This record gives sequence, structure tokens and C-alpha cells, in this order.
Amino acid sequence: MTIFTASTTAPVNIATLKYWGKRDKTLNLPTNSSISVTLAQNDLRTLTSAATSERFDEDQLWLNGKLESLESERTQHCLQDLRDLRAKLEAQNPSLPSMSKWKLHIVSENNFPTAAGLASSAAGFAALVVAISKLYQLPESASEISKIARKGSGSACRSLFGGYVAWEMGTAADGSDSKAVEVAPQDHWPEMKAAILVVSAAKKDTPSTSGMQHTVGTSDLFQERITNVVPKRFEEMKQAIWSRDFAQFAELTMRDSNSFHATCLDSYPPIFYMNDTSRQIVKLCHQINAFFDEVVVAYTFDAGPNAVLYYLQENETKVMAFIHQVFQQNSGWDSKFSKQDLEVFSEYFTTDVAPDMAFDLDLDLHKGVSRVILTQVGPGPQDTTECLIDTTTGIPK
Ligand SMILES: Nc1ncnc2c1ncn2[C@@H]1O[C@H](COP(=O)(O)OP(=O)(O)OP(=O)(O)O)[C@@H](O)[C@H]1O
Ligand SMILES: C[C@@](O)(CCOP(=O)(O)OP(=O)(O)O)CC(=O)O
Repeated sequence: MTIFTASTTAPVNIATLKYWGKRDKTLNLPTNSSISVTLAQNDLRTLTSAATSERFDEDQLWLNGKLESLESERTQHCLQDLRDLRAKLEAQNPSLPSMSKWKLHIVSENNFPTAAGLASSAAGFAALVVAISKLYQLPESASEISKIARKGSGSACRSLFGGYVAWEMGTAADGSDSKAVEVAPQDHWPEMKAAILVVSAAKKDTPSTSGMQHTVGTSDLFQERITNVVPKRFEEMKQAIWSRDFAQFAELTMRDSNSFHATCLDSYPPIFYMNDTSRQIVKLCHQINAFFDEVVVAYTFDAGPNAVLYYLQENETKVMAFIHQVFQQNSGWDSKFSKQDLEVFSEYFTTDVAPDMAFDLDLDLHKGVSRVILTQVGPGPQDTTECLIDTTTGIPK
């Protein structure tokens, strides 16, 4: 039997202006536009292979080696949209194989923990949709394909691009203008680094979807956020990216994380995503910025306690002098920095920071953190020759 296959990788993205709230739950239409930074894929990526054949009996997904259901309404929406686009192509060119009528086998691997607040659903749905659109040889642009990924998981639409990405909320009831667009490519501002402090790799307790529905339905502050705060911030953040103004970008990022978590706290009953460790990390970042009398680091938190810190390469020694000092006992340093690099951070702390420091560092803070992931801004989905499917049997290798 002939088995057609296609594979892709897709990145994680971490929002600097948060998507929180849906105006349409089925189509995943948001109540506000959002902005994110796409992260490099050597540290966090999904690899997905899709196959189709006249002989396959059912649609199947293997995720990290285990069969997973494809039955969720969201996944079904994605598959249906992709098949509809393929059917259009086949109608225009009857010599094409009738893939739109055949079943799909999808095999996917995340190189990082799934469902742990590290945006696995974003990378996962982006990879799924891109792999199938490649298999179907769809001519649609990345923005068009992002609308399909959006139906899988809202934030997934932003993983269709590298660099700095906006999800324009749109106004159409059918979602036809709610799509991801590039704000700036990776090479516009390649110096952006990210340090993820994994506070808890456990599955979170309030899933994003139900959390945002609860906030939309019960928080008064939420109305203020979507009406007055975010629209202005959306324009300001794009400007900060275009002009590579880190101080402005960082302040907007921190304020927006705080604003989003404030609406969670203002929900009734409240939702708590950040924990004591998260709050101590917020405090530490403000202490670092105050110490240097310059904004050198920004924090942001998604629907969980993990912290993502953004900083520029040029300020790495300043930021890492503190972060390494506090979190050096956590794993993750050796894969990115040499022994000499780490010594530079320690020495800078001892000679340039400690003598002038007017506050005490909480050296127990590392106990609330399980590991550190050191990464940076990265590209969008990448073609790959790696295929997770055996092309003679159609099942995982
Ligand atoms: N590679 C993948 N392919 C297809 N679906 C995936 C993949 N990875 C994750 N998912 C889907 O996403 C779900 C996890 O999403 P969830 O929102 O709970 O966690 P998360 O994305 O890691 O966290 P967060 O959205 O808070 O950052 C999985 O249960 C699975 O359904
Ligand atoms: C806090 C966030 O990370 C929320 C992400 O929510 P999801 O995209 O996971 O939600 P669904 O659309 O219901 O799948 C903010 C963001 O990424 O913008």
C-alpha cells in the first residue's frame, strides 16, 4: 500500500501580552489580542509526523509513545478544516490522490513535559496542523493555517511563526479574521534570551479553558482589562519590539502578567496559579532591576507557577549573577554554560553585586524550583527529514 507522510517540528511560545478569555468557546475566539515570543526548539519542541493511506481504518494519534484520543471536539475541528481544504484542492485537480477521504495516523513527541504549564498544547497543535497541511500540500499561508491551529488551542496559533508574534483577535463571528501574524522575525531582535524556572512540573489544577471561562463570568476587573488595558498595551508592545526597547518591552510584559493574574484573583471563587515561590521570583526580579537602576529582566507567568524570565544577551552577566547565585543548585545550567561562564557569574556577584547589595537574597528559593531551562527567541515550524512513522506499516517506528 502507498503511505504518504510529512513531518515538522513546532515551537513553544510564551506570551508577553496574555490571551485570557474567550468570546466564542467552540471557535476559540479571544476577548483580546495577544503577543508572544517564540522559543528556540533545541530546548522545547514538538516533532510530529502525519501519514495517510487508503488502507488506514481509523484516525489515530500516538503522543509520546502512547495512543491518545483524537475525539475531542477541538481536534476534530482541526482535522475537519484541513480535510475541507484538501478536498477543495482535489476538486480543482482530480489527478490528486483522494487524501481528504482517507484516515490519518499522527505520531508526535514533545522533548519536554506535557501538560505542565510549559505550553505543550501550543507546540502540539501547531505541529499537528502544520504536519497535516504539508501532507495535504495545502497552499494556504501560515496566517491562514494559524486559524486552524487556533481551534485546537488558542495559543497554538502563535506557534506558526518564529520571533515576535501577535494574535489579532479579529471581530468576525466566524473567526475568519482571528489569526496570528508576525510582529518581527527572530533576526530583528535575536538577543532576546529566556530563562524558565520550572516551579512545578506537575499537572496544573485549573485548566486554561475552564479558568478563563470562570474569569470571564465572574471578574469585574476583567472588563477593565479587555476594554481599556490590553488594546493600548497591544500597540505599545508592538512598538517596543519594533524599536528594540527592552525597558519598555519588559515593563509591559511584567505589568501584563500581573494584570492577568489579578483577574484570576478577582474571579469568584478566585483562581491561584502563582505560588509563594512564583511571588518571590517576582520580588527578586524587581530587586535586580532596582539594584542596576535599569530594567534588565522581565518575568511572566502563564496558567501555572512556572516563571519565564526575559533578558537581553548584553545583560546576561548582570541577570545571571543573581539568578545563578540563587538557583545554582537546580539542574539545567551545565547544558548551556561552560564552567568558566558560571565562574564569571559567581565572580561578578561576589565583586560587583554583594558589596553594594542592600537586601538579603532568599537562598532557599531554589527549593521551590525543580529545574532551569535556558533558552532564547527562535524560529517557527521547521521542515525535518526525521519521520516518526514506519512508511511500510504506517505505525510508529
Ligand atoms: N505533541 C502534541 N500533539 C498533540 N496534542 C498535544 C501535544 N502535546 C500536547 N498536546 C495536547 O495538549 C494537552 C496539554 O495541554 P494543557 O493546556 O493542559 O498543558 P500545557 O499546554 O502544557 O500548559 P499551558 O497551556 O498552561 O502552557 C495534552 O493533554 C494534549 O491533549
Ligand atoms: C495563560 C496563557 O498561557 C493561556 C493560554 O491558554 P490556552 O491557549 O492553553 O487555552 P485554550 O485556547 O483554551 O487551549 C496565556 C497565553 O498563552 O496567551
